[in-house]
Amino acid sequence: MPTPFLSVQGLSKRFPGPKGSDPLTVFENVNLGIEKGEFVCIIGHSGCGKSTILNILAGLDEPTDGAVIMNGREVSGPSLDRGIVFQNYSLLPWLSALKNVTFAVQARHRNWTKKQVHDHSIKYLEMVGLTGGAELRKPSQLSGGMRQRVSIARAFAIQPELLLLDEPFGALDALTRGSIQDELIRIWAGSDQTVFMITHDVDEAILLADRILLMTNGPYARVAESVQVDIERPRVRADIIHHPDYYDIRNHLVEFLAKRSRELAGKRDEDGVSEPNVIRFGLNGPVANKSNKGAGETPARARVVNGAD
Ligand SMILES: Nc1ncnc2c1ncn2[C@@H]1O[C@H](COP(=O)(O)OP(=O)(O)OP(=O)(O)O)[C@@H](O)[C@H]1O
Repeated sequence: MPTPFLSVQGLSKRFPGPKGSDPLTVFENVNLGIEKGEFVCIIGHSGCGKSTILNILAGLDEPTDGAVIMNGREVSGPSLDRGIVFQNYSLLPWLSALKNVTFAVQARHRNWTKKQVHDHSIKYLEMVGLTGGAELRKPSQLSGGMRQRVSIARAFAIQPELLLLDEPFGALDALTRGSIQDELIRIWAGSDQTVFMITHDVDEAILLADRILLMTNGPYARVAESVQVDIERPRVRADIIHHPDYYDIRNHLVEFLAKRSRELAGKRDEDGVSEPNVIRFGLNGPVANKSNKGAGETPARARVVNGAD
């Protein structure tokens, strides 16, 4: 089988314990592949290691064991091929929104003229609806939603092959969140970029993702399942809930978070493979790729469980 665009191989992370106590094994032997252009979300309870995985993919942290291979090359250290958006914007506070973007674009395209850098940056700020003077304001003069738009514009403007999003909408109100989700999906759909996004919101994951990775609780967390979201695009927020698979997928995710993430915690895959079990939904309900695991564990159709995570 050809190697996927992004290949996570035998990834483990241990942190030293405080004052000589046992080290903390956050996750162990994580294996997964992501294809070029895929939009993948990862969900799991707080502390299972999602951000640690994202930081390793970004090259900002190193695994204790294993490797991340992107485009056939091992990831080591940060690169402009990987753009990152954090929940807390991470903008340079002394620069205007525009300059926050031009700064990154200039670093990416060192031989571009000032005009090229400016026009390219404005194009991406326009895409996220930040023009008409707002682009000249500093982060402290912008709302949270506007700051997050700048972060997204900056990340997309450097046209990274891989976009890493760590709960990018976590701090936003529902309305702003919805409009930025729509912008994100529009920009992604018009590119060949690959997205890896952490979220705690199952509805957001179903709206955005091609595939949702589910992590068990830590320590010794693992990516237990890969749930395929085969709902056709473009997906419209108001309509997607009427799709025949929507609540089956949603129930599966909620049930995992409420129950199985805990039950599976610290347990190896029954087959000893340590690769996520692939779950697909269709007219006949969920089908798992290995021994039909998971099929009998899914809640009844249209039963919605609220309040997980
Ligand atoms: N530098 C560090 N030193 C020691 N322990 C760490 C360090 N960074 C993270 N951890 C621990 O690793 C575990 C995983 O942390 P991580 O931030 O990756 O989890 P997460 O799934 O992203 O959580 P959340 O959803 O709350 O952001 C946690 O128990 C955390 O305390």
